[in-house]
Amino acid sequence: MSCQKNLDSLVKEVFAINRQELPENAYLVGGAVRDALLNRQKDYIDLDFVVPEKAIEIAQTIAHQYKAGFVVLDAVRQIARVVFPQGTLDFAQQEGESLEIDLKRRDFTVNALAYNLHTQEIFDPLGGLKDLGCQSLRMISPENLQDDPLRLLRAYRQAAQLDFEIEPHTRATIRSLAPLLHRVAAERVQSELNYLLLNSRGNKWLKSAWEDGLLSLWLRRITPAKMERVMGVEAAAGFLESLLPENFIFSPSQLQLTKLALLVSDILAEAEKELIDLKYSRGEIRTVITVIKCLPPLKEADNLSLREQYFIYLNTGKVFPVFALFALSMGINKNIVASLLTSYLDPDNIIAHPRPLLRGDDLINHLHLKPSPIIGKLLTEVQIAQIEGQVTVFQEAIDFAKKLL
Ligand SMILES: Nc1ccn([C@@H]2O[C@H](COP(=O)(O)OP(=O)(O)OP(=O)(O)O)[C@@H](O)[C@H]2O)c(=O)n1
Ligand SMILES: [Mg+2]
Repeated sequence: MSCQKNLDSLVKEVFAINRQELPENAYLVGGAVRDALLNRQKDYIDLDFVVPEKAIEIAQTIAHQYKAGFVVLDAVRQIARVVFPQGTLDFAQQEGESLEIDLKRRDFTVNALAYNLHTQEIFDPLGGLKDLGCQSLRMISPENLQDDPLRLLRAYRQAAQLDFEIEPHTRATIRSLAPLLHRVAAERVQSELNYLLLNSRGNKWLKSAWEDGLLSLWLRRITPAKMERVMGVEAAAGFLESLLPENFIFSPSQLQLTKLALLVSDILAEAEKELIDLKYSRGEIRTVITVIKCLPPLKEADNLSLREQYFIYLNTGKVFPVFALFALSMGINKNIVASLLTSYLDPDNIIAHPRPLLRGDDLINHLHLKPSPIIGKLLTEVQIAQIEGQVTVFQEAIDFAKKLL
């Protein structure tokens, strides 16, 4: 069976570990077994082993023997990690009296399969193989979902990742337990949510997770219209990419931040709070808030003056591509957005990438000014005059500033 071959080769070829080094009662469990059966391949591999005892010792011995890294993840529950460049091996002491009890405490049946490398047998006490065949995520029990409510959201992430369906009774249970997700540490929620935002495959499941009440605990102001805009982000990105001369492609994180900007509250202070509560980084929060703040001038104008364009580039800075995608998703005229983005991507474009004729010190020295906020205002006006073609050399810029004074 190809699954056995896949699993044996992960251990033998990917990690170059001789299976004799593993105790006879060690079982490979979780995602690796599921993925091997599905013939799914990953760049970075995490193998989870369950052993009846001495998990930390076993991990330490293997780490020592293969000169790999070693970390104790949980001394009480006896979980340790061996770190190789190509992936990690986790060894955990089985939870409960037997492997079967351990598997019964997990989230979904397809994640509760175990494989023994010595006997090359798959242990399937919960019907995981059948569900795998039907591409179905079935909970092991409602209690297990309650025990770790992150599992409620994991269902949608894994459905997206595996292209599975969530079995109807499981889905109904998740809906009824949805409020429990609030108990889960925000970092864990964010990491599941990010998968749904980063991949176009996540869209459908992001929407389902919202419909089933899992997102409104964190992003309280999502509306059907907002969700529809999110569903259109990849198409909007594709449209802009097709117009641009260079090989410009939006990165997954630019798509993710655009989607977040589309989903958060319209009230800025609330939007910021939602992102802080979800533990997004300062940089991510700044990007989202900036693009939302910069939208109003685009909404009002059919044609942007050079001055307005200058301020858009100034205020958005490096996050301009996210702003462009956000603006297009918010229904701003596609010609305006495309033309702004084209200019942004041209390093010689003087509006998007101005080359100042003057610095503050020039104004101070030539016009005998004292440092004050007026300097900044003068520099801005001189810059705009340069963009409009009113001044082109240093002396003209000085004279222009002098007139303004
Ligand atoms: N909240 C969780 C997290 C994990 N697990 C169990 O621990 C295994 C390993 O967890 P993890 O590596 O997080 O997920 P995988 O299923 O392996 O999926 P992937 O690594 O591809 O994300 C899962 O298969 C599942 O059996 C669980 O029951 N509940
Ligand atoms: Mg895993």
